[in-house]
Amino acid sequence: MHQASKIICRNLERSISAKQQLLEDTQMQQEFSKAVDLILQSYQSGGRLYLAGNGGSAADAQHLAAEFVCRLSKDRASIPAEALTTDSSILTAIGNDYGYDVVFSRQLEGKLTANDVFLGITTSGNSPNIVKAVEACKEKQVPSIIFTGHGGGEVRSLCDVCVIAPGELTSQIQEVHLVLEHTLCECVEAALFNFKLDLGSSTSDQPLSLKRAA
Ligand SMILES: O=C(CO)[C@@H](O)[C@H](O)[C@H](O)[C@H](O)COP(=O)(O)O
Ligand SMILES: [Zn+2]
Repeated sequence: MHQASKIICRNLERSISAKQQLLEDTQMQQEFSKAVDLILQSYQSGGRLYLAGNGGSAADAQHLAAEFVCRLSKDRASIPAEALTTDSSILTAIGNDYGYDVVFSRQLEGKLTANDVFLGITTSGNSPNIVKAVEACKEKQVPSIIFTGHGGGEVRSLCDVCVIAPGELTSQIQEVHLVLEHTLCECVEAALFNFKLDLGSSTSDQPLSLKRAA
């Protein structure tokens, strides 16, 4: 067997295992539902969603913002969302003049208004710029949601809603985050635009894994 075949099988197994753990974790699913509700409330009150993360999670923040602003899979009006990771002039100026730990909080200080909401994505839960972004939200009395891993890290006790993805490795945690991000957009747009959700076989409150076993 080619080395690459072995590695893809190992990685698929790890990814499935992390997702399986979330499938069985009703408490985390409830926490995720709170994140959906907070974002929905913000949009229904005329607010907007700001997102941030580092590395692969910066890409996630941009990916999700694109889906809100453009679309996920159904045609609808644009939903306002902005990733704080895209303007190289702003990022380099803040990083250079004040430090990388405030690249997101400084932007939030200037942008946040009463009905907004923030989603930070950090696999460790310890990235200082995300911690400071959450603190900036607190200052402005704007709710903050964190998608994280590894038990939640430092942000866990600071944010309003903390969705902790299972997984040992950063990459596994990010793969769970991507499912959460697509689901978040699907739930919010369905509620805002009255889309009928295709729930497949997952129509009850019972986790899919338990239904299969029954
Ligand atoms: O995408 C990956 C690894 O899969 C990396 O770029 C990763 O996102 C970076 O190391 C980040 O700096 C990690 O930050 P965080 O998730 O701990 O906040
Ligand atoms: Zn990556």
